[in-house]
Amino acid sequence: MPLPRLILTSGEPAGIGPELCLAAAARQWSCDLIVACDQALIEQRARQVHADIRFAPYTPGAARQEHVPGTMRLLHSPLANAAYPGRLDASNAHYVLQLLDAAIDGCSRREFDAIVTAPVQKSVINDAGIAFSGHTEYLAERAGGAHPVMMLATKKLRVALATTHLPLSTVSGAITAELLERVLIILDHDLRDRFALPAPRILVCGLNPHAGESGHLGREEIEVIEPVLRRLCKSGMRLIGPAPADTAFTPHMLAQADAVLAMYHDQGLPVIKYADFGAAVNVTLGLPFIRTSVDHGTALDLAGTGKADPGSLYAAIEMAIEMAAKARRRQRTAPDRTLPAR
Ligand SMILES: NC(=O)c1ccc[n+]([C@@H]2O[C@H](COP(=O)([O-])OP(=O)(O)OC[C@H]3O[C@@H](n4cnc5c(N)ncnc54)[C@H](O)[C@@H]3O)[C@@H](O)[C@H]2O)c1
Ligand SMILES: N[C@H](C(=O)O)[C@H](O)COP(=O)(O)O
Repeated sequence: MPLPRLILTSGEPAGIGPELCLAAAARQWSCDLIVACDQALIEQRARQVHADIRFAPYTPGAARQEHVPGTMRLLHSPLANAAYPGRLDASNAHYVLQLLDAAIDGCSRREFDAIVTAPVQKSVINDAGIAFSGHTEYLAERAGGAHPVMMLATKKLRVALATTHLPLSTVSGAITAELLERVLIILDHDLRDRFALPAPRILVCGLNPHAGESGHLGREEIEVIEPVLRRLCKSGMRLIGPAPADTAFTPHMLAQADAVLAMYHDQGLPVIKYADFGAAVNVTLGLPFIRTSVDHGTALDLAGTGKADPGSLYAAIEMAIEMAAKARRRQRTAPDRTLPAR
């Protein structure tokens, strides 16, 4: 079976992404690992953090080769301006998207089997006048309008989100029956398909305190969530809820579920980040390609120090390799979903 080839985007040039890529390059991986970054930037960061890495240019079409620890196959993408650790510069925002575009285009050509992303600074991309709320939404849009589902996963816990990067004031209006049904169908499908769970059990949180307290603390549970769960359970899905979110993550409740669906970002993610920050993987479900990422941000305060913990990036690479290998095995029997042309 051909070796999986991953593209690792190095993210915000002023953040910890480039040095995490260097840490990853130092290790053994059973894949062909290509890093997308500006060459001068990664060489300069290597000097700063004393990383002894040999760089080799990667050109599209090159033969696959197993990653050699201590080397980096580099897909050079030029910065607009020199970047310095901890110093954001909006003129480099297009560069960050350029890295993602190269990764997506490579997936659509089947040159790469998976994308792994180092963190980006969403605010500086917006400061450059580009509407951008996250990789999740950007990748979905570039994948022809796929509906993305964000899930953070550790070995013990999987937390998916019904809504992603939305202001809290808009969350209630966004949770419609149509949205919830779509998210649950994608989550159920990808837990089977990508996580080898033949009959996944999904614990669905309510939106309001105490799941609405029988309608006295909000009616979204009664009017939207419960009818969707009833309908999908009848079609064979194994759904529990809506559960009060404050106790959904207790051991007794988690023992009944393979994944939890939280209604919004800060209902679900603080739990998994509290439990296992630095070891969780952010995986985007519902895309026609594999994408995993870290569970943390750009950590501008640590950039250039070499002190950032690479654990989440390692876990993201491992998960991408497993998923890519599985997808390759499946492709031998059925064609995978394809990306629309750009
Ligand atoms: N995958 C992504 O692209 C991603 C994920 C989360 C946040 N972000 C973005 O990152 C930016 C900064 O976000 P933030 O400040 O809320 O979160 P952050 O994760 O960058 O930092 C929060 C705290 O955690 C520490 N930290 C983060 N990563 C670490 C690591 N690998 N090792 C050790 N300590 C680490 C930081 O030093 C800081 O003290 C924002 O623009 C946010 O949107 C991007
Ligand atoms: N919501 C993610 C987190 O808090 O870890 C993070 O912002 C990354 O999102 P994208 O993968 O969409 O950039």
